[in-house]
Amino acid sequence: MSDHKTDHATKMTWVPEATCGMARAGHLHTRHGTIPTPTFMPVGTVGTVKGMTMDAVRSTGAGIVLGNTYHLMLRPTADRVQKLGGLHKMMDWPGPILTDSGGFQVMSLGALRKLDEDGVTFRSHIDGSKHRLTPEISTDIQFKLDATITMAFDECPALPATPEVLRKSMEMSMRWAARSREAFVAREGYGQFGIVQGGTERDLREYSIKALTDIGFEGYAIGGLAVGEGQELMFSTLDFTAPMLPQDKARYLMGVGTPDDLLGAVMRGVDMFDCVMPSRAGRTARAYTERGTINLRNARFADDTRPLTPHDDTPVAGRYSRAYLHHLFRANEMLGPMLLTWHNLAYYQRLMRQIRAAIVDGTLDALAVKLREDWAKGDW
Ligand SMILES: CCNc1nc2cc3[nH]c(NC)nc3cc2c(=O)[nH]1
Repeated sequence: MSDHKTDHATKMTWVPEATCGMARAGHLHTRHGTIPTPTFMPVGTVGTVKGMTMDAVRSTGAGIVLGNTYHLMLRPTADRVQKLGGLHKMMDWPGPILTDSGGFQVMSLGALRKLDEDGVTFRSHIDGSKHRLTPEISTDIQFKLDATITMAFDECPALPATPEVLRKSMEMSMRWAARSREAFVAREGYGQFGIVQGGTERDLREYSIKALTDIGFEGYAIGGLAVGEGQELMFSTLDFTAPMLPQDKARYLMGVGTPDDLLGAVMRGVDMFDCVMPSRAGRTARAYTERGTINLRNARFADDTRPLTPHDDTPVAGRYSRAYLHHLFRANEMLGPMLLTWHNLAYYQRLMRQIRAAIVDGTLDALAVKLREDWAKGDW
């Protein structure tokens, strides 16, 4: 095993196909298949996209899903997932899977945690048991999960934070990135992404990118954003961060976002996204449509015989009325959250396909105007 570091470099590659302004369309080639980018990754927190069978996820056009190390290490544990053949086999998803490295969720979920140079000690939010995550432990857990894309172990500082706090946190994350890379087992078609930190500070982001590209990763994530800074500051940070990343590697903006966030971030050079919004909204009766979002629990839908959207190519809109969905939620039937999660994920995938097609034919600016106009119009 000791020579795994000298193995031929992993052959996970991102290949550009077209650009339109700063936006890029390309393909991510992995051990578990090739996916078109820009791409939106449904979040499969504990080895399931909540309320969805993987056939339903596949039907939306999703190419890659995300799993959470923090949750899976607590339950069912990485060893059990490994015994079950890894996440692909366990959840019947042969396509690429990206797993996060756990740090972010520990900071936002785990009770009582102690952070030190070596890593973080925390108690499980499930049963209070004590656990430890370090760059090495996180990377090993993701290996056991058989993640196609392994994320470096980092710290995401809460905003607002002073430049000094951001610098110290980023520098520690860069030391952790080197340890994560050292612990990564290179395999054909597998990859590991470094995570750029530095808050909204240009000099810190530049330092972080240099540190990560000196180490060398198969892709680069932009961390430390979508933590309450607001869209304007997120976009202004992307304006100078994305162009400093390698042109020939995939760029992944973590935890983003609304349809408007996705559009704006793609136009600033981002290729990959993950966000709980469409699935979480689906569980709370909130539907995403071309005219913005609507809440199906609202009484105004009780007799609304129309479909969710006129585009009945989603698995739901073409079959069920708003009145039926309203009824399901009022009756607290499990089919309500299932259908609306399905619809929302299908809407996000269709949006990404529309954006990608516009990059390829050079009409992204016109599409952006049309999308924003429609989102602002409000429900039909
Ligand atoms: C892979 C784990 N590391 C890691 N995850 C993140 C997840 C996020 N999710 C959001 N908004 C919902 N911002 C994020 C930042 C990070 C970040 O800076 N690092």
